[in-house]
Amino acid sequence: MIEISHLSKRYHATAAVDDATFTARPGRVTGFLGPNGAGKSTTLRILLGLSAATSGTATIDGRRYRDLEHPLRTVGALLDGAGAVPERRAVDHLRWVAQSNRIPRARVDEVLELVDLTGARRQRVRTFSLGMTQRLGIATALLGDPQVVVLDEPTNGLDPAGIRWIRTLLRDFAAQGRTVLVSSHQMAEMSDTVDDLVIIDRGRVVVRGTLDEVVAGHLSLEEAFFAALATGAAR
Ligand SMILES: Nc1ncnc2c1ncn2[C@@H]1O[C@H](COP(=O)(O)OP(=O)(O)OP(=O)(O)O)[C@@H](O)[C@H]1O
Repeated sequence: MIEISHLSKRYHATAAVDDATFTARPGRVTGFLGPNGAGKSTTLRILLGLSAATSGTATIDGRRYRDLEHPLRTVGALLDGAGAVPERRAVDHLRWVAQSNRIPRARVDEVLELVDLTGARRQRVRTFSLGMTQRLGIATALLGDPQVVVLDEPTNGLDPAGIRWIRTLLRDFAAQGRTVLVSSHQMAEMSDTVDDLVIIDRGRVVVRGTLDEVVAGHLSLEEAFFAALATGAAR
């Protein structure tokens, strides 16, 4: 379970995140939606211990990231790309991450299979397509078999087959009882993927609820999204 409570982050005059409160629950895919610059990445970076909050808390199973005993076994994250050295072979990248986190080497082959990269395991990361790079990033996130998965815009730049693959993967994780938090600004793919939604705009959470609750009274998620932004802006 992910809990964000009264979280704020200021960069000088900018309130990147402003008193945000929401949860992402086990067994559900929670979509974290908002326009460019809304504060999605900032929130996720604080959750993952990469940035400090100005105030409020962001916890995973009740603990801050930096207090987790085995971070990679608790939460798997995909932020910008795979985070791998371009000259490295995919399998070596995964082995290195596994070793530095005391994860058994056999798990590397499992995650390669899971993301359909077994055939490309000896390829250098710099030769990977965008879709393959995303898959490698997801494989890295899954090395520790975490119960909580956080992905920042995983479908950016992917073709329809790649988007569909990620959607199926996220649904499978939720079906296994994992907590999945995924950010995006693409409405159509979100409406096919998520159970719950949090919409953020200019740092403030403007809507949260189940997909049905959020869409109720609107023609589509996109309509609901723009209505939420307009209501939030009027406050
Ligand atoms: N390191 C930083 N220094 C100053 N301002 C920042 C910094 N990081 C983010 N911001 C500002 O905070 C706000 C929120 O940015 P953030 O990247 O969290 O948005 P986002 O919702 O992830 O956007 P996008 O969808 O474009 O990735 C923006 O106004 C951004 O310019």
